[in-house]
Amino acid sequence: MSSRLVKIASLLLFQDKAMTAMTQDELKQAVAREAIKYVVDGQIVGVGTGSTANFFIDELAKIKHRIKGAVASSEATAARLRAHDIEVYDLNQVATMPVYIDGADEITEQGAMIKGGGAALTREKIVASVAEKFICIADGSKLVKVLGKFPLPVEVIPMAQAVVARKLIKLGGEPRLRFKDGKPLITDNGCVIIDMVDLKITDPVELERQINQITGVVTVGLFAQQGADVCLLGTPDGVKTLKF
Ligand SMILES: O=C(CO)[C@H](O)[C@H](O)COP(=O)(O)O
Repeated sequence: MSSRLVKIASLLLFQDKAMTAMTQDELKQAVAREAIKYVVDGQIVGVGTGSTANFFIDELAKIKHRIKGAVASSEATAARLRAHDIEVYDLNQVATMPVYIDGADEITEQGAMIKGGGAALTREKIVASVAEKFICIADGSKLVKVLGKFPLPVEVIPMAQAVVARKLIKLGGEPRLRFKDGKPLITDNGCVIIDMVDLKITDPVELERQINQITGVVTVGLFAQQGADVCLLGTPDGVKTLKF
C-alpha cells in the first residue's frame, strides 16, 4: 500500500474510533438526562461515581435549586458536586433518601450488577443501602446475560491482601491486585482492590454472600442481594427503562 493510502486508512480508523467513543458518551448523557425524572424535589439525592454519574451530576446542576442536596459515593463525586455548588451531605446526617443514581460495569436482565470499576464500590454500596431506590444508568454495552466478563472488584484491608487472594482462588477466577500509576491503587477508604478475572457468575447472590464472609474483605462489587430497582439503558433507539 502506498504511504498516502496508509495515511488515509489510519485517518479513517481514527475517525471511526472517535465516532464510537462519541456515541457511547451520547448514550451516557441521554440516560443521565432521563434520570433527572427520578430526582424528588426538596430531597437529598444519592450520587454514584464514574463517567455516567459525572454526566448525571452535570444534569443535576441544572436543577440544583429544586433539591436539598446530595450524598456522594466518592471524594471525586463530592468534588464535582461542590464545583457545581450542590451541597454535599455527610451520610451520617441522612436517615433516608428517595433515590441513589449510579452507573454499572455490568448489569443483568434481573438487575444484578458488577460495580467498582472506578474503585468506589464500598461507598457506593453504603449510600445505595440508605436509598429507597437504586436507579442504574448505563449505556447498552453494560447489559449482559451472565456477569463476570468485567473483572469483579473486591475491596480488601491491605494487610489481608494475600490471605484474601488465596481464598478467592478457591471460589474460581484469578485475583489480580489493581494498580494505578505503577503502584497499588489505594481507595478513598485506604484499602486495596483485588480484581477477579475469568469468572462466570451464574449465582450472583450466592457468590456475593461467600465473598462477604471472607475476613479481610471490606466489600465485593457484586450488587445482587440489593440490585438495581430500575435501569435506564441507553440504546441507539432511545433510552429503555427496565424495572426489576
Ligand atoms: O462502579 C463504578 C465506580 O466505582 C461505576 O459506576 C462503574 O465503573 C461504571 O462507570 P462508567 O459510568 O464510567 O462506565
